[in-house]
Amino acid sequence: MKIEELNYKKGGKKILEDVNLKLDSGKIIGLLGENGAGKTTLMRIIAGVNSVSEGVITVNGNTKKILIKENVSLSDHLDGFKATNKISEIVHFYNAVYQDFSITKYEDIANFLGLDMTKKLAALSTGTRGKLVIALTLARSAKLYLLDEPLSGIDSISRKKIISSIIRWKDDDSTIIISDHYVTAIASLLDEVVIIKNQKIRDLIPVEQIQSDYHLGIEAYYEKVYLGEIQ
Ligand SMILES: Nc1ncnc2c1ncn2[C@@H]1O[C@H](COP(=O)(O)OP(=O)(O)OP(=O)(O)O)[C@@H](O)[C@H]1O
Repeated sequence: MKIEELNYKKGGKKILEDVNLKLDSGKIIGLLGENGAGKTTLMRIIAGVNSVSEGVITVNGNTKKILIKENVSLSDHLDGFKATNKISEIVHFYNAVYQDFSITKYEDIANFLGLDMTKKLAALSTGTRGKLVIALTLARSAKLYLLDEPLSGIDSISRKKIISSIIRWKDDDSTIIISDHYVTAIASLLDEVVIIKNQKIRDLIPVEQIQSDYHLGIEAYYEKVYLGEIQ
C-alpha cells in the first residue's frame, strides 16, 4: 500500500497534509492519533470511500478506485442496516456484494467469537456487534484490512477474543491497519506504528525500533511523541 502526496480537505478545513506512506505486505500496523487526528478519514481514503483531489493511493499495484475496493476490506459499523435485520441477512448481503467473501470463513470466525446467526442487529450488545463487524471484515479475502477502532466500547475478555481472531485469521501476505485508542490492548499485535499528529504522518516506525532505540512500550512512545518529548 502506498500513499503519495496526499492532501485532504473537508468543508474548507485541512484534515491531512503532505501524506506519503509506504507499507510492506504481511505487516500489522497500528494507526495512532488523538481524537479527530484523521485516522478514520485516512482509512476511508485508502479504501476508496472518500475521494481525493490531491494524491495517489496504490493498493496491490492498483490505483483505480474500483480495483482498490476489491483489494481492501474496511470494517463497516453496519449503520446502513436496519435494526430488524438478522445477522444471517447481513451475512448474505456481504456474500452477495463481495466476491471474496467466504461464508465458511465467516462461520469459523463467528463460531470462535460465539455469534448467533438468528439474532437481530437491535438485540446485539456493543461487544457482540463489534465481534460481528470483525467476523464480516475478516471473512473477506483481501490484501489489505482496515480495522477502525475494533475494540471501542468492548470489555477486556471480548477484546482478547477479537485480538485472537485477528491473529488467527490473518493471511501471511495480507496487511492489516488497525486504529484504536486502547494502544496497550493492540500492542501485542503490532509490527509497526504510524502516528498522525497535526494533520501529518509524524512517524512510521517498527515496534522493535521503539524498543531498541527508545526503550519504551508503544503507548509511552506514542504519548511522548504527542507531548513533543520525542521530536
Ligand atoms: N464529514 C465531515 N465534514 C467535515 N469535517 C469532517 C467530516 N468528517 C470528519 N471531519 C473532520 O475531520 C477530522 C478528522 O476526523 P476523523 O474522524 O478522521 O478522526 P479520527 O482520528 O478518526 O478521530 P477519533 O479518534 O475521534 O475517531 C476531524 O477534525 C473531523 O471533525
